[in-house]
Amino acid sequence: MVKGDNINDIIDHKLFSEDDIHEMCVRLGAQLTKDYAGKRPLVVGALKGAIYFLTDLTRQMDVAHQLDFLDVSSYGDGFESTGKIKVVTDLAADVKDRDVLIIEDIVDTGLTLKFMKDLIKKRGAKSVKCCAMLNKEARRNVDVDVDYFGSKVGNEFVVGYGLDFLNMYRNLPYVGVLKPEVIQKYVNK
Ligand SMILES: O=P(O)(O)OC[C@H]1O[C@H](OP(=O)(O)OP(=O)(O)O)[C@H](O)[C@@H]1O
Ligand code: HPA
Ligand SMILES: [Mg+2]
Repeated sequence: MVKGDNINDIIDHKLFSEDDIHEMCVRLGAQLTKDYAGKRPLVVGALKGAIYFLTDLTRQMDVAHQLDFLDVSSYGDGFESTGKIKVVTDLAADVKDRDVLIIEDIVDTGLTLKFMKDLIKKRGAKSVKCCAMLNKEARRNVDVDVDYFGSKVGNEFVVGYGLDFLNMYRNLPYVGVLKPEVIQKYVNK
């Protein structure tokens, strides 16, 4: 087996436990329940990273809503944004006149969120907001509002609970920081 294939071996330290994430979902779910009461929002999961957070968060929202997914990618398989965003798989729904709530695992440079918000606004949505699990504010290089978030996070590369490295490790039930040697093993190869 290749070193790094066992997910229990790749984490340097845990940042957010399963309980921490559950608390975020309960708190944000209660807020969204209030703010979206009677609006029947279109909840848009940003594939692929948001899926774990989305399924737990929406189950804490006592609000009738519809669900759709948008796959835009900028990181490819790497861990630095390419800066070039493209739609990999578009929404199925028409967003015109809808209150749209984008769910993200993390907002980092902000490029992905800005791209998605601009696209959805351009298509005539009534409102477009975002709820992200993590907000890596220090890395922001475009001006975009993260309307709701679970926690701020520092400038370190995190994995788990949807967040990937090379499209791996999303299934860790918590969020942690990768061991430097795992990154070294793949970078510049
Ligand atoms: O704020 P940014 O610098 O744009 O980075 C944040 C975005 O990058 C990651 O997605 P990625 O494009 O890697 O695709 P994925 O969700 O499939 O992992 C993450 O899930 C966010 O969507
Ligand atoms: O810290 C991160 N981890 C995983 N994916 C990401 N995409 C942007 N930032 C990150
Ligand atoms: Mg993503």
